[in-house]
Amino acid sequence: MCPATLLRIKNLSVTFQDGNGGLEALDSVNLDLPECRFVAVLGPSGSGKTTLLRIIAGLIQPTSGSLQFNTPEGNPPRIGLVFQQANLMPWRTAIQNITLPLEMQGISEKDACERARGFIDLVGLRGFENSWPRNLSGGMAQRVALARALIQEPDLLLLDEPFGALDALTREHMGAELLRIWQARETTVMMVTHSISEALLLADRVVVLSARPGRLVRELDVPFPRPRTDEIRYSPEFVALSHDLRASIKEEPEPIPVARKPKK
Ligand SMILES: Nc1ncnc2c1ncn2[C@@H]1O[C@H](COP(=O)(O)OP(=O)(O)OP(=O)(O)O)[C@@H](O)[C@H]1O
Repeated sequence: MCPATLLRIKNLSVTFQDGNGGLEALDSVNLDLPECRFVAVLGPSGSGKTTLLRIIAGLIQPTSGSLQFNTPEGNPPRIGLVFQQANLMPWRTAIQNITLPLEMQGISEKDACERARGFIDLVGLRGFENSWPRNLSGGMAQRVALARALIQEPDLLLLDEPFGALDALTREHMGAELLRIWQARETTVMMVTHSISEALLLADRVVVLSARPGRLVRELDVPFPRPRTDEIRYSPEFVALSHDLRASIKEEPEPIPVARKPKK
């Protein structure tokens, strides 16, 4: 069952203390994350997309504002994270990387391996369980990272440019794979991407942040029915929405810090 809202973000602002009077990264962001939905976050470089994800993951504290998770019995949310780099442990095989979070929870290696089998199948890694990270392609390493996040049965899966380091064709393929996996798991997903077409192809809702300090400037419910295939990229509606979103993302360069005269 999917209640309406998994996470309500209210008036979220973040200022980093950088020794120059503070750097405002996010300004008064209000956002609802609907449960079981796929939300993509777009915005110019430096608009605070990663900062937003890190706050939701509990890795940093906001300067002001609040986050309210709607989890069963008010339990702390389980959050899975996948970054641009897979960050695998090079001394552990693919399956040992996937089981790591369970082992850290005290689950025996045998039980963890049994649970991992289903996720290995889900992400398409059967036959590569015992491969070392150095022998995996970038796409396969990201599959391991996805399985490692999913095995924790997260309430929310946060993806920060998960395919940004892959070549264009592998990236497209991984996008389709992610759709398949998401549909199979019914997990709530929030994904940061620089790719407008990736956002439109994958997400139910696209949110756009302004140039720094990031403010929410656009929320778009993607109108394309599911299941979606790559073909929708070529439809006039897709092309029109891509142009429309591009106009919302004004790439403004970050202000160059003014050199201050040394005090005498
Ligand atoms: N720990 C930190 N301390 C100081 N400033 C930070 C810190 N983390 C991020 N920033 C600054 O906050 C702003 C937002 O950064 P963030 O990485 O969230 O943007 P982004 O939209 O994800 O950028 P990109 O698309 O380039 O990855 C940037 O100006 C960045 O330099």
